[in-house]
Amino acid sequence: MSESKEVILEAKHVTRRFRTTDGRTLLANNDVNLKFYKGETLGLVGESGCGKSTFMKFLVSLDIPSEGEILYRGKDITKLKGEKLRQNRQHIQMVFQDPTASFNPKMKIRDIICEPLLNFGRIKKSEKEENCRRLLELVELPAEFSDRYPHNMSGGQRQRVAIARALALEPEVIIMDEATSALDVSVQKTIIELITKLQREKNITIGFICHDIALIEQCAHQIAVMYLGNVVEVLPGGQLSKDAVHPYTRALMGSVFDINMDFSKPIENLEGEAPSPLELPEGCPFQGRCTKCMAICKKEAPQMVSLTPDHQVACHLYTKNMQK
Ligand SMILES: Nc1ncnc2c1ncn2[C@@H]1O[C@H](COP(=O)(O)OP(=O)(O)OP(=O)(O)O)[C@@H](O)[C@H]1O
Repeated sequence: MSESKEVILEAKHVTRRFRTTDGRTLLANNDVNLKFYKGETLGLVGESGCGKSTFMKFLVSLDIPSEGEILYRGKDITKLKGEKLRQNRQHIQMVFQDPTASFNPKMKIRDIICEPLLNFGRIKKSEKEENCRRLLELVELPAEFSDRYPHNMSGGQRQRVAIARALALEPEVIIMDEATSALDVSVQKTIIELITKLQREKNITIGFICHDIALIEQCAHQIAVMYLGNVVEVLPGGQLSKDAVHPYTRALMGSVFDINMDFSKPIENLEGEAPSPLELPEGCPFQGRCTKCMAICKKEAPQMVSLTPDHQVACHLYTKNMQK
């Protein structure tokens, strides 16, 4: 039950507007409210451009929202500056989709992995080798890799190095932005298994961004579905096909699941592309693609309502407005 779990990180009313070169406003995140629990994975899923990366950047202090708060252990990290901001980075680390882009190709793996430890004065230069070996072992890579360069490794091995580097500071939270998307399905599976194992051992909280709802279902305790900058449904992972109710979540599932479906609830079709976040319609953001669209959906944006303590949905099919 959510009430007994410890909230580590919380987004409260987070909105992000971008000003375009022609002076218009793009609403990339609209009043996002999410809770990350200790030792659990929150999977954030949605189509390309829905605002997932925009949101996750707030959690690792790479950007600040136009409005709203990001609370880490109750403190608003969007207000941190200077040394306090730097110190906070130790607690929330990130693994990107393409580690090659974030690794210096001229650095050996030992230097890449130990850089955060040296930057925060946690180890001496002379302790690099033993720490690198320890962290390589953690991500199930041979100790000899310490002497290699990133280009002498496979994509999956590089992603393990990125995880080792993220783990080096023993963070409480790791944000993984499409961290397995560039990998083959079989490698993807081994990386997910590794993350799950490390999470169990170290009680880490994970934010897992992905456009693949089937993959998220395998590893997330909690799933948040985002559409055009709005979180439209939050529900427990693992029983998605049975529990999901938002027409968008059902449509996303319909596009990837072909087995184990609960056919008692019809799957909607997801046709066309999401409209531009520059031309958001009044009312529900999903109205233009929703097979269940009603008159009210074109007038009023649905509020988030709780179906159970762990399951919230923003859809007029489930709000009191239906009775109007
Ligand atoms: N710095 C920026 N300036 C202007 N618009 C931006 C900026 N960053 C993101 N956007 C816009 O905000 C919207 C959300 O982008 P975001 O990258 O968060 O989506 P995403 O869900 O992570 O997509 P993808 O899965 O393709 O990475 C998009 O329309 C994008 O073009």
